Amino acid sequence: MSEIVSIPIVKKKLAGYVGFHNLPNQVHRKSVKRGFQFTLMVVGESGLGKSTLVNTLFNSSLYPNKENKEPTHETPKTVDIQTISADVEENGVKLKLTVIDTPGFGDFVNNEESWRPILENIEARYDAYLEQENRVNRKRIVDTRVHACLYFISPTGHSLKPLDIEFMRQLAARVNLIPVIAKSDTLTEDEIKAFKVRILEDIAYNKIQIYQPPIHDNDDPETIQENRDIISRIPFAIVGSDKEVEVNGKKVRGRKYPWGVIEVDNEEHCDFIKLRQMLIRTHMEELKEYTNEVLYESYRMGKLTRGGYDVSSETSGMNPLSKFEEEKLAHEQKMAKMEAEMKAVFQQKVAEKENKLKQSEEELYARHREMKDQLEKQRLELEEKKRRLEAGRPGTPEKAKKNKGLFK
Ligand SMILES: Nc1nc2c(ncn2[C@@H]2O[C@H](COP(=O)(O)OP(=O)(O)OP(=O)(O)O)[C@@H](O)[C@H]2O)c(=O)[nH]1
Repeated sequence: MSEIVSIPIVKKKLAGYVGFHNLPNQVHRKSVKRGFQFTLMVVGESGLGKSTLVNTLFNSSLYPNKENKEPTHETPKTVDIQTISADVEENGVKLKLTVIDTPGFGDFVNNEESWRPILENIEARYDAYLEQENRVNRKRIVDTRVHACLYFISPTGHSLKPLDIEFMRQLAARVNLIPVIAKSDTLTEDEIKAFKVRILEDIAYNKIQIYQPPIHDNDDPETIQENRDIISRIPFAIVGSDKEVEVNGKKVRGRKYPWGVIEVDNEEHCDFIKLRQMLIRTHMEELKEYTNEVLYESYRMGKLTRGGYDVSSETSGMNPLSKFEEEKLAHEQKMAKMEAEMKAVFQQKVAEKENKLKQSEEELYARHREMKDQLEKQRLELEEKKRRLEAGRPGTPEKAKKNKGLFK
């Protein structure tokens, strides 16, 4: 057996170039080559500008242009979850973007459980990941987990609706929740300020965990300031538009009103830039990491300690070992029951066969007796015949002798 030798760690200064300082870059280059991947979910009532914002964020028509579509609330829509995937590229960096759209909720007469299909969709993606992790071959795990969820708040200017609170409460433990005030161009600057305060109060009061860039003391001051700026804008008041309008002879993305133009890419006009900065430029990897290390991990742990069962099921809280013992016992009982049933059927069949054999035997005996009787009858008849012949013809004694031997 080989002995374990402890080798002291020596700290050395390198005399010349070795090259491993490039390791972070290597990882980076590998990722650049492989491309990045991000899954974004948009949740909110129908017509709040979800598709328009996704188009605006990624500066491409991921959705067919819906700009001319006016929101209608006449026909109630079902929660129909759509997934759109696109490969986008910027300066040679590839991003596989998946957007999950959840149109139409809030349109029902009874909206009580309309968050459920959305939560189930998020959890099904965790389940798919968990299933791949448990496979023997885990080389190519496809990550379809939701990394961020933009929650669109209707620009009422009042406070969160009970349905918003319920939705956010349900989703917050499973996904990085990013609240946004939709169509903020329909509110004045003061209205937005007051609305933001009330929304944050509602979120705090209902203990809803929303995503915020973390502030680490050891980050450089610039990053800390950037993150503070982003946090101060939450919930982001956004304006979406994939149309260009003219401002002072220059084409900009925005929305035109008789009193002026609201520019999408102008920090003075809305928080779109800050949202995009957080989501794409600075915190995409952080959002993915948090999804993997905190949200998914907590889902996974919960699932394993519950033995893969639903929280609401009777077996919840049971540890996997006792669950296994219980299943083993149930299986053994089932086998014993099957064995007893088979034994009973076998015995019944044997009894039937025995009965049949007994019957056949009796029949054979009866036939045997009948044949014996018949033969006896024939013998008696022949004896009688012989006696009569002998009595009627007193012939030669030799002949009589012969005949006597024949019918003995
Ligand atoms: N005023 C204003 N209108 C917007 C904004 N964003 C989108 N719209 C308009 O709102 C309407 C609905 O936008 P969509 O992007 O289709 O909304 P949606 O939430 O995806 O709608 P569903 O797919 O039905 O759920 C369109 O007419 C858009 O032009 C915005 O920021 N401000």
